[in-house]
Amino acid sequence: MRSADQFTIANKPIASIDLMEKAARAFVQSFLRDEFDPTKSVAIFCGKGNNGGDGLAAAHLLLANGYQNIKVYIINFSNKQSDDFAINLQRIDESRCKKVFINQPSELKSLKADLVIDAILGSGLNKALAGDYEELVQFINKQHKKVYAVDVPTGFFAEGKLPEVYNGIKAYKTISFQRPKINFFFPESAAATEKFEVVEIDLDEGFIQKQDAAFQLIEESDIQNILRPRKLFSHKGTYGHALIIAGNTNTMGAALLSSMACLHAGAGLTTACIPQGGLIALNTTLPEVMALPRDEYTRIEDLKKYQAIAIGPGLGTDPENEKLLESLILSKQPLIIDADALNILGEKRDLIDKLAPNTILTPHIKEFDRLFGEHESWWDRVQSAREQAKKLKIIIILKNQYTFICLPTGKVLINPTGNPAMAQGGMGDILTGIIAGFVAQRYTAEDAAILACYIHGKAGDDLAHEHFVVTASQVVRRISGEIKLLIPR
Ligand SMILES: NC(=O)C1=CN([C@@H]2O[C@H](COP(=O)(O)OP(=O)(O)OC[C@H]3O[C@@H](n4cnc5c(N)ncnc54)[C@H](OP(=O)(O)O)[C@@H]3O)[C@@H](O)[C@H]2O)[C@@H](O)CC1
Ligand SMILES: Nc1ncnc2c1ncn2[C@@H]1O[C@H](COP(=O)(O)OP(=O)(O)O)[C@@H](O)[C@H]1O
Repeated sequence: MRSADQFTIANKPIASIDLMEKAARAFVQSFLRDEFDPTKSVAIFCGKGNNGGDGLAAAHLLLANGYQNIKVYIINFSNKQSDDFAINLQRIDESRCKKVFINQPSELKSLKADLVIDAILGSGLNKALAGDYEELVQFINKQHKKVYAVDVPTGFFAEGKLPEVYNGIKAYKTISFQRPKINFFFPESAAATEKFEVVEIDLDEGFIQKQDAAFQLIEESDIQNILRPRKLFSHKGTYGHALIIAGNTNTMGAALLSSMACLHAGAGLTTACIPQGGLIALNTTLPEVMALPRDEYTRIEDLKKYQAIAIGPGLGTDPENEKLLESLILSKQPLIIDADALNILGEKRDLIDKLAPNTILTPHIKEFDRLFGEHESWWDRVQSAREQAKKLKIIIILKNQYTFICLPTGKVLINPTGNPAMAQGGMGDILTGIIAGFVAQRYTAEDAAILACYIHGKAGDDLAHEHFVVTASQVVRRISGEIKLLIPR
């Protein structure tokens, strides 16, 4: 983003001060959508870099929008200041805005404002907060005001490993410029901001698009570009045969859910490889699904019959399942590996190196750490997932509120859909089934992963508008409808 900023200034006829004005305008527009009440008092804390410059320009714009009670606190802990900060300071001097210089945090005794805008430090943060800055931030946090952060909450690193204990501003909302900062997608960001919004400031999009960004956010248009309609004169054979190896005595539900998800994602045929004891449950609840009874001697002989093979949901880690997984891996067939099959891999790590290219692993945080070792932070975990996906030429879907799809190329795609109403058992089982459904339809492993994560989360988001919690069964029933809405007409 920083290089995009400089490119825009150098190549478009726009001065950096005008870019700052655009940023402040975009910030204020978003702020006003949430808080349009000019009778409210607003305290704006400004550092002396460009983040502070944005804060000063925002003060100006709020005055212009009728806010009478604005007070700017200039944080004067350093002698350095940016040029654009200086220009905006002069503008503030010439306006009727109240301002005060804070030379030490102890000068602040109380804060009466209704709302706070944090423009102390932004993406220029280059070390953890300490000393006066830390004291100031603690003072602001203790006031328990609703804080809007400009671009990045003060003290929050936009990228790189986040410290275990966060000591920066605790914002209600962060209004960030042009692109979300990568660290917003990690659970650690919850300590820094309850939510974030990205606003356009007209940086040179062409340049940004050309950047070889390691992280990319999946957008609805990507899904529309990938999805294909059902073909005229097609039949069940056109859409592939998926095999779901799942379920055990007490976990038949996992097999049913993933098989049902595979059906609803559009596989032509679905076979569930389940224990004998689950046959009645399968035949009564999912008549469309065929059964391949599993016992301790099961070997899947005719692998080529299946375009997609998923293994793991509710499988159990008994020795016979270990043998089954091992035989599948040694067959060099790309698989979709989830849940207990990942736990088996975590115990028999020598198998990891034998995975066929384009295999898809779908671990949640614990399964991931069992496979690849404990990680202190999400930044480290995602870096390891990237390295492993590249080294093993596989796809790792690291699941969380934002799921990271790590590709063999080293690129990481971030899935923006999904929400906490989906935090319930069975949700991962259906993701596996959806992936298998798309792989069966001959989407590439990469495309199947992207489609499945996005559509799974989107179905959950739509349901969450009306429900406090959404169950895996509800999400499954919504999948086909979501595909229909997303598919180009
Ligand atoms: N890029 C874009 O797209 C656009 C960006 N824009 C805006 O610019 C903002 C970035 O501005 P920026 O580069 O001036 O950095 P900023 O965050 O104001 O701080 C700089 C100062 O902080 C200091 N400092 C650092 N860490 C510290 C610490 N722990 N404790 C104490 N001091 C610390 C550091 O001092 P140093 O350590 O280098 O001496 C430096 O002097 C960005 O967030 C956005 O709001 C928009 O206007 C337009 C489009
Ligand atoms: N807070 C959340 N926001 C978005 N998605 C979520 C959230 N909680 C869970 N999910 C999704 O639900 C699934 C949970 O997977 P997993 O933990 O393997 O579930 P299970 O093993 O119970 O089937 C993942 O796809 C995850 O992204």
